[in-house]
Amino acid sequence: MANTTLPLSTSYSAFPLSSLEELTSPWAIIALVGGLYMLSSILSQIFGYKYPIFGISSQLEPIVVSNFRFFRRAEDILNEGYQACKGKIFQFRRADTDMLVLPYKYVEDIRKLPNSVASPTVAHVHNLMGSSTNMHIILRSNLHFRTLQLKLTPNLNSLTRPMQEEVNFAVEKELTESEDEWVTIKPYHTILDFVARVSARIFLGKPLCRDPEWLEVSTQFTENVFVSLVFLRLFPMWTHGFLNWFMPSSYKGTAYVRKAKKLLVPEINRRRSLEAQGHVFPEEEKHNLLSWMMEIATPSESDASALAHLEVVMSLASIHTSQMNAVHCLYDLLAHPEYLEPIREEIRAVVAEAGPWMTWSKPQFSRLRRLDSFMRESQRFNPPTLLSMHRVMLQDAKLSDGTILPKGAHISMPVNSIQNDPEVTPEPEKFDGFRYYNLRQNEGQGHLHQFSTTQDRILNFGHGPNACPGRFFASLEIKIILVRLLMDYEFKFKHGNERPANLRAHEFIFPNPDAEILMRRRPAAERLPLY
Ligand code: HEM
Repeated sequence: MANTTLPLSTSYSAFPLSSLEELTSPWAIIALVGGLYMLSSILSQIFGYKYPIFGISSQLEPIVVSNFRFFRRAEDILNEGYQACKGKIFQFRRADTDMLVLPYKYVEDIRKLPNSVASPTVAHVHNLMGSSTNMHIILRSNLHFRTLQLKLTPNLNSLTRPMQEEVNFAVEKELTESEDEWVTIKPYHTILDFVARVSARIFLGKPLCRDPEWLEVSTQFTENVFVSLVFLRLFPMWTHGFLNWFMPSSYKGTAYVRKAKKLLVPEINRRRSLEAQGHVFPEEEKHNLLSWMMEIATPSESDASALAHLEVVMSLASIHTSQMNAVHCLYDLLAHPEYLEPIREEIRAVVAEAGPWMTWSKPQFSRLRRLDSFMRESQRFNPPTLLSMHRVMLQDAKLSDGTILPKGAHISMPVNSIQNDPEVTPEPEKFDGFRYYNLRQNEGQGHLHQFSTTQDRILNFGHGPNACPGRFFASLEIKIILVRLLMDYEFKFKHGNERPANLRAHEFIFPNPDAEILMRRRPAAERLPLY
C-alpha cells in the first residue's frame, strides 16, 4: 500500500487539513491552543468579574505570565490594588482563579456568612492544592476544627507543664552548654525542632511524641506540601495531574501520610482496645489531640486511618506557622536588641511573683504582655501570608451594601495591606515592639490587642467563627519556647547586624531558612530558675 503521508514541508501548506497526521501536527495543535486561549480570554472579558484587575499588563496576556508576576511581586500587586481601590473590591489573576480581594469594611459581612454559603474549607483545600497534596481530607469532616475548639483550647492550662517539659528536653538535647564559646545555629531548623517536639507532645502524648519517625513526618510532610504547592501554582490547574507524576515532593508527601498511618493506626487500636477492657487512663494520658479526636469523633469520623491522616494535616496547620512566627520574633529581637532587656525584666517579675518557671501555668504566660506585643508586631511585619479569610462562594451572597458575591468566586482579604494602612496602624513603617502593650494600657483595652485576638482589621488568624482554632495554643507554645531561649541564651547575628531577608513566593512569606546566628549560654545566675 502506498504511503499517503505527505512530506512534512508539504503538510504545512496543505489546507484544508485532511489527514489525522495533519490534525495532530505541532502547528495545528499550536493554532488550536492559541485559538482556544484567545476564545477563553474574550469569554473571560465578557463573563468575568467586572472589578478592576491588577498584576496583568493586558487582558490578553497569557495567564502563565500574570501568574508568574504574582509569584514574584504579590505584595506590590496587592498593595497597588488596595491603594487604588480604597474601600472597593479588586481582583488579581492567579493560574487557578481570578481572585476577588475585598476591603475590610466587608469583614463583618463575611464572618456572618454560613459555611454552606462561603466555605473556608473548600478555599483552604483549593489554596493548598488539596487533591495533589493530600489535604482534601478536611473536606470530609470538621473533626479537627471541633477538637481544637472544644478540647485543646479549654484545656490549655493543663497542657502548659507538658509543653514546658518538652522544651526542657529539647534544650538539653539540642543546645550548647557553653557559656564562653559562641556556637552557630540556623534558627529556622532549631526552632522547627522545638515546635515539632512540643506540638507532638500535645498531639500524641508520651512516648510516641519522641519517636523520630513521627517528628520527621510532622515536619517534612509540610515542607513537601509547600514545595509542591509553590511549584504547581506556577502552572494552570489542568496540568497539575500530569506534573504530579514528576514531582518528588508529591511522592514524598504521600509517603509521609502512609508512614503516619503505619505509626498511628496501631496506637489508635491499642488505645481503643485498652478502653474496651475497662482501662482507666490517667488524666495526663488522655490530654492529647489524638485521644480527644477519638473521644468526640462521630461513628462516621472514627476510621483509624482517617484520624491518622488528620493528625498529619494538623501538623501542617500548626507547626510551620508557629515556627515561622517564633523565628521572625528572634530575628526581630536581634535586629532591635533594645527590646530584649525589658522583656527579660517582665519575665523576672513573673518569676518573682509566681515562682520558678515549672510552677507557671497559662495565666503566668498571659502576664507577659511585652512579649505578647512584640510577637504581634513581629507578625505584622512578617505575616505568613499576604491574604487571609479565603472563602469559596458555594452560593450567591448579598452583602450589607447590596454587593453580590457570585457563586464560584474565590474571595480573600489583603491582610498585609490592611494592617499596614496608616488608618489602621499609625506609622506602619515603624517597628514598635511595644505598640500593642501600650494600647493595652488604655482603659478598657487590657484584653484587646493580644497576639491571639482577632479584630476586623487584624486578620492574621482570620476573624469570626472560622478564625484559626489553634491560635491560643500557638500563642502559648511560642511564648514557652521564647521565654526559655531568651532567659537562658544570648544570641547575635553571625554576619553584621542586618535581619536576614524574608523569602517570598506567591502570597507566602517565609523567614530565611539558611540564615545563621550565634548563641551561647548565659551565666547560671541570670538563667530562668526552673524548679
Ligand atoms: C502563628 C501561627 C498560626 C497562624 C498565623 C495561623 C493562621 C491561620 C489562618 C489565617 C487560618 C484561616 C482562618 C480563616 O479561614 O478565616 C487558620 C485556620 C486553621 N488553623 Fe491556624 N494558624 C496558626 C497556628 C495554628 C495552630 C498551632 C493550629 C493547631 C493547633 C492551627 C490549626 C488551624 C486549623 C485546624 C484551621 C482551620 C482549617 C480548616 O478550615 O479546616 N493553626 N490558621
